[in-house]
Amino acid sequence: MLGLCPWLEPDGLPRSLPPQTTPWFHGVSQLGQGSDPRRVRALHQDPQASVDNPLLAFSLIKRLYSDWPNVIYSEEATENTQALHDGFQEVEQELPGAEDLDGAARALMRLQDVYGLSVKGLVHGTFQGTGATRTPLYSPSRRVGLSADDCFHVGKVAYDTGDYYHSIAWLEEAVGLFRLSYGSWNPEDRSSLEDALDHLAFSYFMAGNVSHALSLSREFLHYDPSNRRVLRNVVKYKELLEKGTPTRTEPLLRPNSTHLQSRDAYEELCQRPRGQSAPQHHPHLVCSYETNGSPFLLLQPAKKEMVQTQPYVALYHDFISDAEAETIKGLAGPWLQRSVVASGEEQQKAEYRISKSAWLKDTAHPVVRALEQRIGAVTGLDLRPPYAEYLQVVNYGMGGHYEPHFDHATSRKSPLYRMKSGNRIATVMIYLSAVEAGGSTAFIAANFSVPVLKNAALFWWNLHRNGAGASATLHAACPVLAGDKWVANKWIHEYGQEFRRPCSTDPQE
Ligand SMILES: O=C(O)CCC(=O)C(=O)O
Ligand SMILES: [Fe+2]
Repeated sequence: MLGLCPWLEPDGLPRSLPPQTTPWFHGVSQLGQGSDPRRVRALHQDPQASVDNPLLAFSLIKRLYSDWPNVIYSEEATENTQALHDGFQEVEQELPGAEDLDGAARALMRLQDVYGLSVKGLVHGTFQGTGATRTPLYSPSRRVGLSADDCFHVGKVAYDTGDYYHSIAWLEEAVGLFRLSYGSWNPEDRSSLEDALDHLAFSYFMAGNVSHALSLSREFLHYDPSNRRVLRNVVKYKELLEKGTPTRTEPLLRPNSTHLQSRDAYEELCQRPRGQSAPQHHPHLVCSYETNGSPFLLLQPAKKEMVQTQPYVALYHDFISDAEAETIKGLAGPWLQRSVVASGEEQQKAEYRISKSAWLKDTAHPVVRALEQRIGAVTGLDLRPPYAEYLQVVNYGMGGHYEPHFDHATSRKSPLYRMKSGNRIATVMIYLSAVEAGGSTAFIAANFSVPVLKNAALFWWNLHRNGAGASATLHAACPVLAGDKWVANKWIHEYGQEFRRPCSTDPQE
């Protein structure tokens, strides 16, 4: 029979077609002739001609009426969706969760605060300070901005904790961007202009700016006129304004963080440019090669730079090699867990210390053992158990920080005393990585900061010779503005050092 091939079904599909192997994701062009991209492009080349030419018009109408539904409701499409779901389920456990996303939003607000960054600048992908200098603190090689939905999410995290200072700043940006793109649909978005207006209006109301809350609620009703809750709010706001309730127009103050009494000094130190972070030149601040009477340092003396005398802080340049740093990071990697802080007799997670850490014994690898030996040689202190803690490797990600704290215990109940070797007499902290911006170690009470210097080790005494805590050692890890910061801490205890750092009754020493 002319024109009817015996191996074709009436629907035009070959009867003996082999079963399709299901790749993880089919391209649309594999879903049948109707969706061949070249054919589709040809149909649209000249829109006028497509309608004028009856053959093209027919093809177009057919494609829109029956080809697309065929593709969408085809078995392949269902298989694709199934494969997509299965693939997602396989990796879901590894993907960031809600806690990570909220943590990232809080990190952005922390960077905004500590580095005095303009929210508008961040949204446009720049890291511009709002302070006097206005020089960017970081200039990424590729500028990436945030979407309206991104800004909404950050604002919502602040809103949910009653922090209207931040929610207003971020939701203003969300509203602005949503207004610009109104009507264009972005499949990734979970929020809308209405959501942003709704939350921003309420934030303004809570901040005491009733008239702004009213105008935003009216704008909301323009898009969703029958929303009863917002209708009620509008009535309430109008009543308040008619009653002459004063409307506050000045911006809200930043909420107070309970842990930070010296916030301004801390932030100023974090923002200080690299060159200005060290204290003024002082005759006692010198560089020297040190062998410390140790055979380990004879061939390669330590390169010591005195950073400060009160408190005593020294920086040892090139303390470890790149290869050693990589080995230590690699050993710690699989064991990293969210860092904890001492709270009474317990250890717990805290918003003021955001990092991951792991402990490495010197038996873990010859590199760890060699490092401990070097620390012993340079400090002249006894690190044998229980006189020192294991090596703590710390990794700070985006916005990771450790707000001002002492390394030594300030209460007899501290878990640090469980080692029964006294308090932490000294800290040796090694920078295992560089960072692109931020992340300095700030000594708040002593008014100086040390920028991250890869492979260098920072040493300081936490206790005076009489055993009292040195309040001048109050220090912090400034938030990482860009990059990935790694440090290793070695905390050395009082016991075992009696003849190496003899006591004194002079409270200054
Ligand atoms: O990472 C830093 O710069 C400081 C870290 C610190 O102070 C600590 O881990 O106790
Ligand atoms: Fe510390």
